Amino acid sequence: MTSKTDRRIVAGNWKMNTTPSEGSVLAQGVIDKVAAPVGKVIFGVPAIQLVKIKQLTAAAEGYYVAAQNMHQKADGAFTGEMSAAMLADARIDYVILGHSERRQYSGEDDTLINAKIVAALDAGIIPIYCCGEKLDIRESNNQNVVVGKQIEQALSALSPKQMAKVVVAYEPVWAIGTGKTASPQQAQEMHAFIRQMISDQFGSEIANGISILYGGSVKAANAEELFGMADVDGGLVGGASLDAQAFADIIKAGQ
Ligand SMILES: O=C[C@H](O)COP(=O)(O)O
Repeated sequence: MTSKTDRRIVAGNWKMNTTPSEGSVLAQGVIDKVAAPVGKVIFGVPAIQLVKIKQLTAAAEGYYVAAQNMHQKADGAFTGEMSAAMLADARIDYVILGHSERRQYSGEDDTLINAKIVAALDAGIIPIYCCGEKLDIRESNNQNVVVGKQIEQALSALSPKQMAKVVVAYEPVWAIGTGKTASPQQAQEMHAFIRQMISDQFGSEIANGISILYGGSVKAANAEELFGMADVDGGLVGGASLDAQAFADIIKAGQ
């Protein structure tokens, strides 16, 4: 049976921050501070840094690299885009898909995100699927309806074998970059709900093996309590992943 430690992942999403020079210093700084992380640590880096950060992490056990987006088509006239095959050839391990910033600024919806998830899995890249509700939805207590629909549309067409590979990140939009964190209880409730949905659809073995990460103003000060919840397997960290010491402290939280 998969344990909570087996599911542990701390991923940093650098978003559109750090130049290639700064990114290398940041990644190396984290590796130097946490030589043998418990679970997996992922750097989600800007496209231009993928190859370099992959080389830098190659000898560092427990460290992986994620792209922040990817196109759903195999190839073609899509200027500015990057395919799953390109990521696979560069040995990139993960791709963040469905982040709320891509939903907001690039109009991505769960039908498109589903196509991207399937393309990533077909190429051997692990998708980190992001879902989460906006503030008005939380205030009207409709978060389970909205997140449930996101999960259903983006993940339900997958085979159990495909689903077993997916990482889910619950990121309440109202907590992203706002300094407002979901309480450990709010995070736990939603993570348990997501795991139950996956269990209903794909079976309990798959649901118990999947990593469900929390994202939204995770810091060293709140990571231990959040990661200590039964269904919170780690975090997808934005702002605090840009500081080597802060991110190292989050990686070590609760260990
Ligand atoms: O992908 C990461 C999330 O958007 C969280 O960002 P944040 O930690 O800056 O709130």
